[in-house]
Amino acid sequence: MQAIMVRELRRSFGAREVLRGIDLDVDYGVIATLLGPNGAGKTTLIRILTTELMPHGGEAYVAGFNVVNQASEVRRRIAVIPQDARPISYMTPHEFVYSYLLLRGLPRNDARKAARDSLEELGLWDFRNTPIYQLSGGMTRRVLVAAVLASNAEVVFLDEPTVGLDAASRRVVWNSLRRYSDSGASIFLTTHYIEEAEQISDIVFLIDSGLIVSRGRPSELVNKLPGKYVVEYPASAGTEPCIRVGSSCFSFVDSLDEVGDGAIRVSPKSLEHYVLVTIRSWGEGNEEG
Ligand SMILES: Nc1ncnc2c1ncn2[C@@H]1O[C@H](COP(=O)(O)OP(=O)(O)OP(=O)(O)O)[C@@H](O)[C@H]1O
Repeated sequence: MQAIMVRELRRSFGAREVLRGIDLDVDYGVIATLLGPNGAGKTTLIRILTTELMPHGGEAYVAGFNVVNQASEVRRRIAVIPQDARPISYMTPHEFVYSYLLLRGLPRNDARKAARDSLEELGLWDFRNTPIYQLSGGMTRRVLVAAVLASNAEVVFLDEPTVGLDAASRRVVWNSLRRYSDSGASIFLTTHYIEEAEQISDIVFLIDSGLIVSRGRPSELVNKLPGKYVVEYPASAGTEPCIRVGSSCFSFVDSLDEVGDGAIRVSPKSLEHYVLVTIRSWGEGNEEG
């Protein structure tokens, strides 16, 4: 059985079809990342998978249960951080995580231990008794991560879990996500940080205008690009062959001897280049694709 199985999933808002037939599978024990430009349909997909929104077509199963007609079974097995979620600000991190676990049905002693372990892991133990409204934005976000990762949910959904976190905090969260998935659970997250997706994902799904346009391990996707290096020129340079991405164009070369005059940047090829070449509208800074 898979942690997540989605077939031909569709959803519209008014006349606009936002999900146009999504297919994806996520195994247990992995971190899966949904990457895509603003408005691609990421949050809509997460809202359907977490039983918050009804699909208009197709099927989705989470932890083996149908998200429409077995929604309560799904809810029992998942933990979610929705986009823009905030913990209750007058509580302390300890009160928030502990009460979240009690609400999920953990016995008191288990909840106390899990809350402590998770707050320690996310670097929040020293602040456990500080009201959340006195914490920084990044620490507040980590309180939410501490709560869901203290749960024993089989599938965890995180809509942009690391927004606003500094580089060190982001790494703390990455390590916690990895530990959680290593225990056999699955993590399904969205992010705008392509470098983050490359670092932490076992599998990446690229979504554009409501369709999955590419999927694979980050290294597999990067290896679909030719050459070893990416040379970036101004779009006006007219260098051939060159793939236009926004105001730049990218040339893929095997050797630095091939770098022509006017190059603005040379770097090893990466997931970012794959994504920009695959979803050109991202490079245009185009919100709605
Ligand atoms: N409740 C709603 N009513 C009407 N339109 C909606 C609603 N929710 C989402 N949409 C539209 O559906 C499209 C996809 O939105 P969604 O939030 O899923 O995108 P996203 O990929 O998560 O974007 P972002 O990266 O900006 O968070 C957008 O055009 C959005 O305006």
